[in-house]
Amino acid sequence: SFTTKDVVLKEERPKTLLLQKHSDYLASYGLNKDDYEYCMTEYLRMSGIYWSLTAMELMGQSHRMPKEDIIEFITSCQDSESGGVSASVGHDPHMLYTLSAVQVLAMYNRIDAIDVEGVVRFIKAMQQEDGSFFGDKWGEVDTRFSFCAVMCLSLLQRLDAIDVNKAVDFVLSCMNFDGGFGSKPGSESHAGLIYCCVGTLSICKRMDALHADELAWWLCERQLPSGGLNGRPEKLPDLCYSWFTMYQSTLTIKTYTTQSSLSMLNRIHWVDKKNLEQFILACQDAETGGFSDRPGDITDPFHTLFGLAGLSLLGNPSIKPVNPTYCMPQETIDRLKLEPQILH
Ligand SMILES: COc1ccc(S(=O)(=O)N2Cc3cc(C#N)ccc3N(Cc3cncn3C)C[C@H]2Cc2ccccc2)cc1
Ligand SMILES: [Zn+2]
Repeated sequence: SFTTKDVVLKEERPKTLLLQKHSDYLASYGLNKDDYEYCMTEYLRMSGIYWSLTAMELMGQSHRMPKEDIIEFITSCQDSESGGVSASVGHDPHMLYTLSAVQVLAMYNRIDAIDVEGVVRFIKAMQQEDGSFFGDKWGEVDTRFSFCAVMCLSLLQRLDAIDVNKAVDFVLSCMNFDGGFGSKPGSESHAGLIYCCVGTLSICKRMDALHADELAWWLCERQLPSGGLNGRPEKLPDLCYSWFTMYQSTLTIKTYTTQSSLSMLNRIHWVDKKNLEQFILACQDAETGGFSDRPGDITDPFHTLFGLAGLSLLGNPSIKPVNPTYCMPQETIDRLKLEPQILH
């Protein structure tokens, strides 16, 4: 018989937002340096700082983060020769961590703390003839790195440094018949990569190229009875996919409501916001604080950010507005005068 994999939300699940628990969880994360979790995630330390700081900013708790230590750590991770930034001291520079570093410094309004020309040089050097981007010197191509490149350069007001048209052409060459996107041309559609590709088009102001209806339809089908969203058909729901998928629906829904063409909304059965909100709240851990990928799992900074950002997109008033394209506080994006495009 056909069974849709899903989770069952327990009666005793958290039904309210445990803000203080999350603030305490992130403030103490990474304090005990010999903690197993902390050591195992050294390879993504720079991103962990971005996830934690952004989550704290959204909760209005960023004063609890060690600002000067973080800025000093970032400058010690920039490679003077390539200009790129690594996840931790002594690791290889990579697009993922160069972006995380610039996002953190942008929130702190301390872009001056690094060699901006070096970062621009690193990203420019990663672009290939077909417009795609390597993640680092080992040459892996992935649309995630296209998103890193355009997001990072736009935060530095330096999109002029790359061939934007070729970057867009490569992303569009990864669009599938279902309106979705994969990591390379011909790769299967995946919610996380759709987020990266739609975000790239949003920053490059090329949302006209999207097949919005097929995409909106594919995204709607990601929601399961539990209210959670999955990343691909037949997969279990996962909190971070709520963000990746809802991001597009926010873009789409914004357009429809902006054009006040509510009639268009009737053309698509929309993600049930109430059910989605209860799934996100159920992913909180009332003991440790933080959010996990699914109710009952171990919490981590990555899912904590996307849980809070998702609730912010759903209009939760106790969380600051988040920009869906950059996954950063809207006030930072406003200060930088950035205007990522929404669907038209
Ligand atoms: C489970 O051990 C892991 C596995 C992978 C990674 S990762 O490659 O760095 N990364 C970021 C990530 C960070 C954390 C945290 N803290 C946890 C998970 C997670 N995943 C894995 C995941 C998420 N949902 C379910 N799964 C299994 C996504 C992945 C890829 C990604 C990177 C940046 C932006 C979006 C997506 C880190 C830890
Ligand atoms: Zn996840």
